[in-house]
Amino acid sequence: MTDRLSLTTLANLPAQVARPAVDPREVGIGVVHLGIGAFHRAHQAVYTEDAMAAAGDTGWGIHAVTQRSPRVAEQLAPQDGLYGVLTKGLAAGGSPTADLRVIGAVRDVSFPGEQTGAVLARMADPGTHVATLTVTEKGYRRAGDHLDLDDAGVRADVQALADELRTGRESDAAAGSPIGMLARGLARRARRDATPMTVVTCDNIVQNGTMLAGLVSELLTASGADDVAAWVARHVTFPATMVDRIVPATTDDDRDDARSISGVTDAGLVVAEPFSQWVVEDAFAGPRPAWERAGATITSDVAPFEDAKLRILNGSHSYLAYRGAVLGYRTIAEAVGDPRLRDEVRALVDEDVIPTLTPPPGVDLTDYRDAVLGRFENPALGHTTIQVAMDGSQKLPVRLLGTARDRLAAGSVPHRVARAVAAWMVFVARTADGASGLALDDPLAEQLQSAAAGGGGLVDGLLGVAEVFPPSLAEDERFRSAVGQQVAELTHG
Ligand SMILES: NC(=O)c1ccc[n+]([C@@H]2O[C@H](COP(=O)([O-])OP(=O)(O)OC[C@H]3O[C@@H](n4cnc5c(N)ncnc54)[C@H](O)[C@@H]3O)[C@@H](O)[C@H]2O)c1
Ligand SMILES: O=P(O)(O)OC[C@@H](O)[C@@H](O)[C@H](O)[C@H](O)CO
Repeated sequence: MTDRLSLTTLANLPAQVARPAVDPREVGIGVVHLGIGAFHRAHQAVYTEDAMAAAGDTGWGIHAVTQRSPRVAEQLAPQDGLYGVLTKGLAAGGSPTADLRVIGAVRDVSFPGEQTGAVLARMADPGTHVATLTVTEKGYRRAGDHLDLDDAGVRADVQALADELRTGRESDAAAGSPIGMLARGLARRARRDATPMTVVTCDNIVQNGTMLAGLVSELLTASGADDVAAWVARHVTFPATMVDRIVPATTDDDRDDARSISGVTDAGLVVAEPFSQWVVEDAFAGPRPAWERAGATITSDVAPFEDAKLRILNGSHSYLAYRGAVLGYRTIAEAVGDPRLRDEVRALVDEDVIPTLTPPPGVDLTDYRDAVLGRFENPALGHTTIQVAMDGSQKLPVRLLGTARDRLAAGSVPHRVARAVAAWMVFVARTADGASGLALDDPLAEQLQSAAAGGGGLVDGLLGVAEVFPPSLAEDERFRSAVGQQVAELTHG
């Protein structure tokens, strides 16, 4: 039995393990993060730690919040919040590299089920200036472009806030949703010091800042907290962001690899590729970590970066995931290694995606495409097709359907996007077939499977799911027939 990573064992780690860039004991908390999954630990937490080190300002430690389970809190508590980031890459000759670094920026972790009060207090604390989020696409609990006020968790948060207003007493009832936690924290902040705050969503969603501001406002209005909504509109900003680093779910093999380097057990380990990028809109309500000192780009216009990333990288990722999973490829690296799939992805990007994009400053989009495909080839990451395929109902609109809409508006039939949508449909159909071994992990799984198996056929059935396909797209004959043709090719071709 090896020792566990902690502040005590940190000093004894071998020299090749990089220590936290700042002394965790000296770090104060300035950030609340909702949704401490793998990505936050390998991305924003790393930028934040590096920013503290570069600026000599240790006030930006993170109070992180798990969402659906206490697992990450339980993993990090015995480790004093420390965890490793194992960066897996390839050396020039193609041999695998693995660099281990310990991060100390996460100073507290709470599970809302039991510690909502502590999180709300942190959000109201005038020493907290920034909240960040990575709660996945489905975590925003949207119905179309709006907050799903029928969602049970959202309803519980609306009720808790309405009760506070009615009784004048603060409620620490367990938060039912990330938006509810955020809105209730902002309401408490508005009532106390009313210090401005910046809320940065780091999920892969189009115009993510504007989207989040809208959802928070809707929750406040539904609770009757119009005064808080007005305060938020004046004193809280929601910058748009583009986030990029491939961070697969950690496996036991990864934990073994890290243990063989460090000699200690790390239950909170995350694995990532060497590449990392963060573009944040320059729209801060108050103080913030000097993220640009850690390599982030702070800019007035995130949209070109965001569109290019979501449509080229994430669109291609989803394509490889659906096609690859159905063809029996376990990982994205295996799928992109199939010359046929690689050509199909290049055609998707060249023929349909790039014509819809404005290149970000200094970026050549075909170079970007090649760099992305090169990153997908990294065999050491083990990013599974089934993980990327998860939640297609939430991802398609972000990654593929915007491209389809823009191509149709320009008078072109997006055959390549139609093929990607068809690949998803065939994947959904295959998951209903017990023999395929594929499972559908999607918040709309039941609805999708019954639509796919309905009398109208796979294409009409799934195009009829309005939560995924807006009527303007679903009823476009050019798109319908292109998707139908591609489903036929993928099924019988
Ligand atoms: N992993 C990556 O490569 C990567 C890269 C860029 C962006 N992102 C963004 O980060 C998100 C999270 O990725 P991750 O790798 O950390 O995933 P993860 O599964 O490790 O963590 C997801 C987090 O979201 C929470 N969550 C999931 N479903 C929820 C729901 N319905 N309601 C509330 N909370 C919910 C989980 O509890 C967890 O805290 C992605 O969905 C994406 O938007 C990830
Ligand atoms: O994390 P998800 O499930 O939203 O999407 C899976 C991947 O496409 C995604 O995480 C990419 O790895 C990431 O967006 C790269 O920056």
